[in-house]
Amino acid sequence: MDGSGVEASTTAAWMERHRQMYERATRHPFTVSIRDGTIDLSAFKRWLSQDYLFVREFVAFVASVLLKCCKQEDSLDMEIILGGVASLSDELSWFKNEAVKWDVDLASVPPLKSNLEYHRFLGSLTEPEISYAVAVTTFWIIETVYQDSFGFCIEEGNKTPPELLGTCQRWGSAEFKQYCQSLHRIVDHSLANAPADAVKSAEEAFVRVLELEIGFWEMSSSQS
Ligand SMILES: Cc1ncc(CN)c(N)n1
Repeated sequence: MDGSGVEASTTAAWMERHRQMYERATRHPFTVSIRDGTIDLSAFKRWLSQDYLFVREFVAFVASVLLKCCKQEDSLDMEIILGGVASLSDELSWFKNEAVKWDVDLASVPPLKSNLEYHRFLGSLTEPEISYAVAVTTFWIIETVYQDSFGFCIEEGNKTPPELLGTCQRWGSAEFKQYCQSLHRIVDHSLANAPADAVKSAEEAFVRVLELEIGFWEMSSSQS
């Protein structure tokens, strides 16, 4: 409880408890170098091709979240999550267009180790025994890391190269922020009604996403 007798949300407590790791995921040298204009373009291209492969895996995960949502007694969140699934079609087209622009051949790129690790994690969460609370929490924090990371690249004082502004807008826009806030409300509501073991698993998934996102930026920076 805070001073006003209002119970603080579970996610707010996690953000506090795991602040350092959240900062490492959302202020990583890779995205900070986009913001300060020192980005190594070969690293950017690596990120682009690896993220395309990531998003292809992400589609199946988000579809599984939608399915779980539809099985809830009140499926009021359905339209927000359906919008998320639909937007991934646009996102894949965006990657293909960017790849042409940057002369990256998406067809010849194998997924790197950290990407494969992330795929395995997403795959494990599509299983039917994973609760909706855990799945939707994972979805929210994955989107939020990108929103916060790329949002920072277009905040005041940025020196982001003009050719990278489109990328930063994609996840840093006010619209994407609103979408993440909607997901956040869904998560808080879902966790408030979830049993303690599901809340614990959701926190573990939250931390795991932060680790995997840090690994993804590292991989993009250095090919590890
Ligand atoms: C690795 C990663 N994390 C998050 C996102 C945002 N959907 C993404 N495209 N790629």
